Amino acid sequence: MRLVVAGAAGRMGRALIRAIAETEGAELSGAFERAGSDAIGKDAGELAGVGPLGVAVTDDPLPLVAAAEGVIDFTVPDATVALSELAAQARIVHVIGTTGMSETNLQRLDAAARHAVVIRSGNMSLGVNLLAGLARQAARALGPEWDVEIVEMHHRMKVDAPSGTALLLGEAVAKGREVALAEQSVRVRDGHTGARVEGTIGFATLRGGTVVGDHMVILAGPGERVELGHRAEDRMIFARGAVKAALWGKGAKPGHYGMADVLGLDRS
Ligand SMILES: NC(=O)C1=CN([C@@H]2O[C@H](COP(=O)(O)OP(=O)(O)OC[C@H]3O[C@@H](n4cnc5c(N)ncnc54)[C@H](OP(=O)(O)O)[C@@H]3O)[C@@H](O)[C@H]2O)C=CC1
Ligand SMILES: O=C(O)C1=N[C@H](C(=O)O)C[C@H](O)C1
Repeated sequence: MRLVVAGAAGRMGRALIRAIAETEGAELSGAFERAGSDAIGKDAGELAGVGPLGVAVTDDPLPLVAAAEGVIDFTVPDATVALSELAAQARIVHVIGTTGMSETNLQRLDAAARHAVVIRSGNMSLGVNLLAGLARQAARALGPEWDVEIVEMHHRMKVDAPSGTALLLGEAVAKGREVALAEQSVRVRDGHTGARVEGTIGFATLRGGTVVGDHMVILAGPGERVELGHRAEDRMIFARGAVKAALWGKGAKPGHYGMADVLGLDRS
């Protein structure tokens, strides 16, 4: 499968180039970056530390997308939305790891998914997608009298909060309780907040150092706590998940999919 990497010089862009290089059936056909990036003109393989691949980084996605079967995109929301329109025109697979999307951004991705195979997830690792299923089951079994708090920690360079994974886990808890996350989430606490409101789903964000990504779902009941967690140790878990998603998407009909579809996990 001919794949293009968006944001090729980023932390995830480089991991994606490595993951494509090691995956049978996947081939790097193009790589691009933001206009003005120092990476323009460099060999994508050298940038990623796998040796020359004969693919120079450019700043124009259009010809790359036109000649590819899929594009893998871990960039920023505005770039992802613009790229989704190109992927829709070319009717190819668009794997999206970018987090921090607004409701308007998501509506534009839904529009693109009428023509492209869009596979989007706040976390492409097997472990987190398994954890989401466990969190959903625990929330369903324990009920709203058990308070749910979702705690995440990431490296100091992360720009969005709560993380895409924390929101994915919040959605899983909300699904288990059959409520809408938007109506129950408490994303910030400061000052005299009053007592906790039953049924709310709280989020806490920590940032520092080089932490790849830690997530904990805490269910706190009377006199006991259940803690379900995941620690990412290497970005390659996300990159390998994204390449797997692209290969899965090659045979799929246009639509907006998630990693549960790719991994064949129970969504009930
Ligand atoms: N779903 C998942 O499993 C995971 C998701 N993520 C998400 O992926 C995203 C990227 O993370 P990370 O790699 O750490 O971030 P980085 O900042 O390291 O990488 C993003 C890259 O995208 C580039 N970029 C910005 N605008 C454009 C554009 N218009 N066209 C092409 N490239 C562009 C940036 O260039 P420049 O720096 O020059 O602006 C940068 O090189 C984040 O939203 C993060 O939360 C991360 C890990 C896993
Ligand atoms: O920005 C990151 O680094 C990560 N972002 C994703 C998120 O927002 O959850 C996934 C992972 O935790 C790393």
